[in-house]
Amino acid sequence: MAEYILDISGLNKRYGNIQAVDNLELKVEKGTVFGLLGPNGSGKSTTLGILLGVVQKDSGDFKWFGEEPTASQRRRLGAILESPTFYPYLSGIQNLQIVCKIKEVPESRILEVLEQVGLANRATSPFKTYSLGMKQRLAIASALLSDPEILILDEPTNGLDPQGIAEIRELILDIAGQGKTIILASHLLDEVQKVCTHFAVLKQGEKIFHGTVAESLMGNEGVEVLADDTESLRKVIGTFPSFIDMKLNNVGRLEVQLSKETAIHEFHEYLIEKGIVLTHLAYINKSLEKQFLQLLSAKS
Ligand SMILES: Nc1ncnc2c1ncn2[C@@H]1O[C@H](COP(=O)(O)OP(=O)(O)OP(=O)(O)O)[C@@H](O)[C@H]1O
Repeated sequence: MAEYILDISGLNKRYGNIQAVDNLELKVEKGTVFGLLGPNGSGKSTTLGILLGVVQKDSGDFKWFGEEPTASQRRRLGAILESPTFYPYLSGIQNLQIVCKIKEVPESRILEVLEQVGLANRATSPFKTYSLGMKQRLAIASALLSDPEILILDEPTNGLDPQGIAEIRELILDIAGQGKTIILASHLLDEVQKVCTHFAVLKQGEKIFHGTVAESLMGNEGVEVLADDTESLRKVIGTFPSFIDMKLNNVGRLEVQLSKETAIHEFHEYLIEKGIVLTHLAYINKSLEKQFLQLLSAKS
């Protein structure tokens, strides 16, 4: 049976006339990378704030490790809610020494966590010389100092360039590989698609979807084709019996939607019979983006 590390029921938070969290029900399984996905203002940060005891809930309950929240339990959680403040002139090590004192964690952990986040070679450089990605990795190192069972991250790749995003993604997967549960809030579908195992979608504080990433990505969205003569290709595709729709994409290929039961080899054979030779044929993989946008518009 699944072991739930977090169980939220009927959680509510209102700011004036804004319902930031609306009767939220959510369970997170141990060992998963859980993405809390939603557009700006959908209540992700407020939810994480409540779960970490820094925002007061109006009503509802949540349990960490199957128990009512307590201060000692919170020590089992490592979190970065907003960019932590580090001292710019102090090195990575010196900054983490301060965190160790505050968290009452032995300093012997420092080199271990710096190694883990790939900052060991810059451990003695002043924080102000770090790139944005390195600063974020130091923040994650800081959250890992107490060796928490759960790591909670709010928009961990915000403001980073593609390389920085990829580094953080690798790091999250690496930490998850060590058996830790990770809960991350994000408005980036790609991020959730690439690192999360499970996700929930929030809209105006309300949960509108909850499921696994693998199931959401199952199947395909159609095929992408290319031939030397695009106009003839278009005409012939339009006569294929299970044709639904097609459009030219940004790289000049035709994206074709066929009815679900269509076998792609039949489609290909049909084109050959009609004298069309394809120079490219590929499945279009499902993305969370399309489904996310459909979910959001369906519930508006
Ligand atoms: N302290 C506050 N006072 C008043 N309104 C607030 C406060 N904090 C959040 N809100 C409002 O509550 C709603 C949810 O905000 P929240 O920051 O939780 O969303 P979010 O999904 O994390 O958004 P973002 O991705 O922009 O951080 C928003 O409408 C926001 O304006």
